[in-house]
Amino acid sequence: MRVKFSKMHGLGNDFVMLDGISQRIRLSPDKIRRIADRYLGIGCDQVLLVESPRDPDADFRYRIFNADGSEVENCGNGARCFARFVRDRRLTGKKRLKVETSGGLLQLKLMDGDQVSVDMGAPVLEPEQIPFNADRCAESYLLEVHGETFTIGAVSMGNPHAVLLVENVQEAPVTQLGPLIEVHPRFPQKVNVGFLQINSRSQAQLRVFERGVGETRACGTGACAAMVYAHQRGLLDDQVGIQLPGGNLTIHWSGPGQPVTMTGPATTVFHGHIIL
Ligand SMILES: N[C@H](CCC[C@H](N)C(=O)O)C(=O)O
Repeated sequence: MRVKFSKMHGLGNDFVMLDGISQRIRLSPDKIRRIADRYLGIGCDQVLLVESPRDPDADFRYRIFNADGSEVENCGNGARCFARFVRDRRLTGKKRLKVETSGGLLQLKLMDGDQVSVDMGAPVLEPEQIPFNADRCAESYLLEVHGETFTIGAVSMGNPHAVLLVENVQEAPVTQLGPLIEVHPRFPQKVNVGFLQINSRSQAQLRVFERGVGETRACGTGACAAMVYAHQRGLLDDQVGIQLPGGNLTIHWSGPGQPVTMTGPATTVFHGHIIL
């Protein structure tokens, strides 16, 4: 099967975008892994498949697959690239879009230049909905990892995130600790792991070891989850700049029950065909 694709990224978190509306596309975990393979395929962190919506309120549905072939609930950087992709492929003329994901309905706004703003919905803090095994809902939790105890936040943005505060994000044990927490038994669906260095009440730096991928250059849902955790602890204001290795996201959240808004770029790199 010969399939058209677009290669895109959000701050270096890179994607293969597939239009499953104009093309008949059948994916499997093996096909996803091959597309994502940086030697045997195109290479990407996630594969994003655009489909017609099931929800009558939505303009589109988009499905998110990590490089390991797993299908997941949400992808912040991917949502911005999705909006740019459907607009550039003339699948819509709208600047405001509602898109259905398995993690819920997102509202997107295409802005001037390469910027896209996404209403990511309200964060979920109830442990069993994250899911995270804990006796009760708390601002932070103690997590034992191979005999060492860490303080973490646990937040879902449709997908699960653990967040650790660090003094120096450049020196954080992302590659050592990230994979251990990713598969920690208290996270029954595994977890994305964020390392957050707070520089002021309106600026922080973040690195993320992503579930199903490894460390990425940026993670949109990770930036939202990290901001929510630090905001809950009274460490960040309602509007912050989160600096990731690939660039900066602006996150806004005014408190429990309110939606998190994320604004950042979406970049198209090239178009092509792949034989699946
Ligand atoms: N690895 C994530 C999905 C992609 C999230 C990230 N790329 C983003 O921009 O939010 C997970 O397994 O939940």
